[in-house]
Amino acid sequence: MKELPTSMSIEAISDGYDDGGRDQAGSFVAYVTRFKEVGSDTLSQLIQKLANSGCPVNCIVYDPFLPWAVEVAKNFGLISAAFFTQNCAVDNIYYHVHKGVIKLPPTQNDEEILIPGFSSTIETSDVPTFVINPEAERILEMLVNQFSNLDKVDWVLINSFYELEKEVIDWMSKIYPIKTIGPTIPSIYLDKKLHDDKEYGLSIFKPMTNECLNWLNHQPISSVVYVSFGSLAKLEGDQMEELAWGLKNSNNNFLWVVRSTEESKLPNNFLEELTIEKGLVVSWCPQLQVLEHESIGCFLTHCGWNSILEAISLGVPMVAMPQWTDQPTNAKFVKDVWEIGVRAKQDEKGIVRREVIEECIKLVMEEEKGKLIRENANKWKEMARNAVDEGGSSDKNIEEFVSKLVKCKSHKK
Ligand SMILES: O=c1ccn([C@@H]2O[C@H](COP(=O)(O)OP(=O)(O)O[C@H]3O[C@H](CO)[C@@H](O)[C@H](O)[C@H]3O)[C@@H](O)[C@H]2O)c(=O)[nH]1
Repeated sequence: MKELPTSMSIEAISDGYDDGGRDQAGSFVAYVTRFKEVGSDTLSQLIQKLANSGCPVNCIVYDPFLPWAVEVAKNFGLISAAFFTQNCAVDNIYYHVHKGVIKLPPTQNDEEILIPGFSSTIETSDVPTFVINPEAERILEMLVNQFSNLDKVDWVLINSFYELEKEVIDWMSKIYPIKTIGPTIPSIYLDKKLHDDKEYGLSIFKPMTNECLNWLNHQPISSVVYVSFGSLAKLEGDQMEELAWGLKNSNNNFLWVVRSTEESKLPNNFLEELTIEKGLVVSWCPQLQVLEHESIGCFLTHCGWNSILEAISLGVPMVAMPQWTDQPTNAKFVKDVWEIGVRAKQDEKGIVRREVIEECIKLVMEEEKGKLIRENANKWKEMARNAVDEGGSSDKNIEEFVSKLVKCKSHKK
């Protein structure tokens, strides 16, 4: 195999608020409008600069939150590819909001909605929260606008894999040139073809790697509950308290990521009374290394899409505790479609109680049903690996994408 470059160059474009930051915009609409204007200009300048430097661009892969990037690509005659970082099921729901097929907001009376692309109805509590919550109008607008000019793109890349979402991918592929290319996690955790590809190469917070791995090395096989709510979710104080006691009462050892901004919500004396044998609370961890560790028995997760793909790739069963955005939909698939986890249900006040958390953890870690979930998790792990391995569905899609770029490059010469 030809040696691949071990690094890539990064260049910046401007959102129009380089000096004062986004807060200067005053409103979300003002921010998005200026970003479109200045972003398009600065991206065009960058393309020009790279062309002059002898290293011309031939394709723009863009986040569909910035749909104007397609126009820039078209102006320069470049290939454009929208890269969706959420799964196809979630994208399909936003597509149908965009098309007006899902009427907003679905009311309590519409307990179940039938969405084209899904074989069965989906409960309103399973659709992304921005679709349900009328106060999130602006965010929903941005999510729905991902489709505003998607008919102009050459490719739609999705961080998922065909086998995982066959039905909805087949359905959406009739509308858009969809290529699933995931899971986009470092090779060493999947097909192991690229030995240097061990990490994403960036981390939002500093991971407490030694503390975590040393602690995990002292735990029995499949005995630890790993708990994380990703980089954004903020739990209510009550929820944090219920989670803390649920974990403690489950009698399983746990590794819990509590970001420093969340730490003050832990119950009084929780950290002081926690013995190191029982649990470790850290502000951030090397999640892939943790999920890969043989001591991990299950992952209590907020169901962010990256966390789910990582858990699938490493065969870790889940307790789903979705908070907002796409997470309820992801949780629905984890429990009912892929059958690789259970869902900890909220009560009427929106809180998951300690008894529920304890029960879910015990179910996955100790009960007969947990064994089945574990078997399914291993099955999906295999499928994820096959998808990115040579000749697998994602591998073929990437090959096809790259071969078109190469063709386009030789054409231009
Ligand atoms: O201690 C930790 C905790 C997390 N991670 C990593 O952080 C990422 C977290 O990503 P994700 O699980 O997707 O959660 P969020 O950071 O919350 O992601 C946001 O973006 C996702 C993709 O659009 C959505 O699916 C989520 O709902 C949304 O909250 C993953 O790669 C983890 O490996 C660590 O490295 N260390």
